[in-house]
Amino acid sequence: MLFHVRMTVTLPTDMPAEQAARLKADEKELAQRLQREGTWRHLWRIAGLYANVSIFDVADAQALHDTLMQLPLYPYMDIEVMALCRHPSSIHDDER
Ligand SMILES: O=C(O)CC1=CCC(=O)O1
Repeated sequence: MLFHVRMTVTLPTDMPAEQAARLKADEKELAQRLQREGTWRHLWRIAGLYANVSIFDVADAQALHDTLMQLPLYPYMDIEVMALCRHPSSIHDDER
């Protein structure tokens, strides 16, 4: 099942730089693993914002929830989710 997810990150202004750098490095490592595994299908920066638009391919809403809650930056994210389904005019057959 595909989900469109928008994540907006707000780190506390008083967070030490080393802690922020560690969180971002841990986030990157997990995000890249999930991309290699096919769970995190697309990851796009929203220009001008500390935010991204992503497409996740997971079994169901519970699996998406569990995945998002694992993200190291999760406590600092505002997350919006839209469930997606196949468009009848799509020419792509790899969309579920
Ligand atoms: O920078 C972001 O938008 C948050 C994030 C998601 C995956 C990642 O590596 O950073």
